[in-house]
Amino acid sequence: MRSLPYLARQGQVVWGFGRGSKQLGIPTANFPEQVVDNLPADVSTGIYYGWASVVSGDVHKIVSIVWNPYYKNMKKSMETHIIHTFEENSYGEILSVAIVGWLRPEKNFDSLELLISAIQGDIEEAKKQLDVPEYLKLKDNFFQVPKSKIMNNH
Ligand SMILES: Cc1cc2nc3c(=O)[nH]c(=O)nc-3n(C[C@H](O)[C@H](O)[C@H](O)COP(=O)(O)O)c2cc1C
Ligand SMILES: Nc1ncnc2c1ncn2[C@@H]1O[C@H](COP(=O)(O)OP(=O)(O)O)[C@@H](O)[C@H]1O
Ligand SMILES: [Mg+2]
Repeated sequence: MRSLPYLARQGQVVWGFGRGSKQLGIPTANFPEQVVDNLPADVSTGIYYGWASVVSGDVHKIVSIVWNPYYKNMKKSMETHIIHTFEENSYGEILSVAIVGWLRPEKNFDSLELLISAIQGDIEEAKKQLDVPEYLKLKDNFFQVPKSKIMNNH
């Protein structure tokens, strides 16, 4: 995917079906339609990993799913699980997500247990992939180092 890494900025966290935390024990911050509509065309459905920051808070590793949640619905949606434990919900807050790499296509699972273990596998894989120097540098480029400093380093 030529457009990766892609930084999806200014996504205000919206309410989804409320299943992420209740049924799976894995909450996902759901993005509003405008953010999903602005995704580059070559970001197809599937599971991705990357970095995210809520407002100007700390930067965390993430796994994201881009998918078509309804049968025959061509519209994409995007949800992000932040690999961090938060004290409070972030509904209404601005979440910036840098999508860095692709993990797998989305699949149908025969049970909730199989889905949960697949997502846990995604989380472990994302943690590992993001530890390479190239991706650690992206984290700084997107979220932490002032633009002027990045320019001076080049
Ligand atoms: C990293 C990740 C991968 C996922 N992969 C799949 C998948 O392959 N198939 C699937 O049916 N659901 C998958 N899910 C679960 C759902 O897309 C979604 O998170 C869940 O239904 C919660 O939705 P909600 O935010 O509307 O409550 C995945 C979720 C995450 C966080
Ligand atoms: N680690 C986390 N990653 C993503 N969202 C989190 C996390 N911890 C708490 N949350 C909160 O949980 C909400 C999502 O929970 P979820 O059960 O998926 O509900 P919904 O279906 O409304 O998206 C997010 O909007 C956010 O406010
Ligand atoms: Mg959610």
